[in-house]
Formats: sequence, C-alpha cells, structure tokens
Amino acid sequence: MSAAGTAMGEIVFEGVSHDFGDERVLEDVSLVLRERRVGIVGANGSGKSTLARMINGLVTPTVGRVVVDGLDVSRRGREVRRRVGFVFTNADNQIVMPTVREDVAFTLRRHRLEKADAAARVDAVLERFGLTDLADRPAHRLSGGQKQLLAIAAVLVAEPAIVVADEPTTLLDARNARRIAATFEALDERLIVVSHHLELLEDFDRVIVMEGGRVVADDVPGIALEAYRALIA
Ligand SMILES: Nc1ncnc2c1ncn2[C@@H]1O[C@H](COP(=O)(O)OP(=O)(O)OP(=O)(O)O)[C@@H](O)[C@H]1O
Repeated sequence: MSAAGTAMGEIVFEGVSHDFGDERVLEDVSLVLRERRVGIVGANGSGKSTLARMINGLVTPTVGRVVVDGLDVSRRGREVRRRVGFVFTNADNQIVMPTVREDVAFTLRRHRLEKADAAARVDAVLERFGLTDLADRPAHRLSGGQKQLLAIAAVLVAEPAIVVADEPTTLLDARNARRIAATFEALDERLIVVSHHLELLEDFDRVIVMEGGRVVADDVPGIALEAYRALIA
C-alpha cells in the first residue's frame, strides 16, 4: 500500500461528490477500479465526463478524494497526468500543432527520446491508426472522424499507463470504430472509456452505469449493459 492508503494499479474514488455552482452533478461515488478495461455509460448529463475528468485531475472533487496509483489527484495532479492520457470528445480541443505528424510528435516533446526514436514511434502510431497518408496534412482540415483518430494517436504515442477516453468514437464510421475497438482490445494500458456506443464495451471487464450523478449499476458488461438498456427503455 502507498502512503495515500491505496495500492499501485488502482483508481479509487472515495465518497466523491461534485458541484458545479449550485448544481450537484456527482453524489457520493465510491469505486475501486483495478480492471484493465472499464466502461462508463449513462444518459446525457448523468455525470460520466465529470467522473472521467477526475481521473487526471481536470476536475477535482468538491467532497471526497480520487487517488490514482497511490497519488491524490487534487494534490499531485502533475504526476498523475504523466500517467494518465486523456482523449477528449471534441478532438479539436486537443489539436495543437499544424500538421498531423507534428501534432502526434508534440506529445513526445518532454520524453527525452533520440530524434530517430521519437520519429519511429510517431510513424508507428500513425500507421496503426491509418493516418500515414495524412501525416503532412493540416490537422485542422481533417474530417471529424480523422481528428478523433489523431486525438487517440497523439495520446497513445506517449504510452501512458492509463488511458481515459471520453466518447472517442462518436464521429467514426463503422470501419474506424472497429479499428478503435481492435486498438482498445490490444492495448496493454489500462483503459477507462465513456461511451454511448454500447457494443464497444461488450468485451470490457467491467461497466459502470451512471444516473443523476450516482452509480446505479456496476458489473460485468452483460449485466450492467442490460441494466442500462432497461433504464433508458
Ligand atoms: N464546466 C461545467 N460547468 C457547469 N456545469 C457543468 C460543467 N460540466 C458539466 N456540467 C454539468 O454537469 C452535469 C453532468 O455533466 P457531464 O458532462 O459529466 O455528463 P455526461 O454524462 O458526460 O453527459 P453527456 O453524455 O451528455 O456527455 C450536467 O448537468 C452538465 O450541465
């Protein structure tokens, strides 16, 4: 156990509530996530993104605490963010460099890699996401789905220990959604995915169902997704 009282490899929510102004958007969430792939589902506005953003300290709890690999996210955000890669829903928010290749390479700027090693890693990730032919294109002129692929590539190139992805497949066609599903399947990194695309989560290890800021189901996908389908029917 670490000094913060939680083990390495765990993401822990301890009695977490969150208010935006007068609105309570998360209410007393306690979770210990140890599984390799965890899905989060729920209706619009149920608190999924807020929960996901807490894992790398983009949002800090009003009450309670979030601890990642023994690090309290509210106090050690910078260290946590080195371990947790975050893929945003709106890929435009994540694109920072002019071209596709430069944008992916930008993630590695502080990794102190040899130039050739960094270039090889960038090339490999571009290939993996079918972006090689687009490498020198202006990133902002890609299609919405291509931008989503770029956003995921730009996070994975750093090989973070944990990947949190907030609705990463909303704009993807069926082929690219399958590409992402296969990529997630093959990832060694731990993965937390918020999604309305329920098939993506069917092979996950665990699915959490949010409703009105609370966890209302938390189980293997077969059971949790059925509970969610019943909830929204
Ligand atoms: N930065 C913010 N400031 C104020 N209110 C916010 C902010 N972010 C989210 N909220 C509110 O918090 C509640 C939960 O939002 P959240 O984005 O976590 O839901 P969600 O389950 O991810 O929804 P969706 O499926 O629509 O993305 C909503 O009522 C939303 O309006």
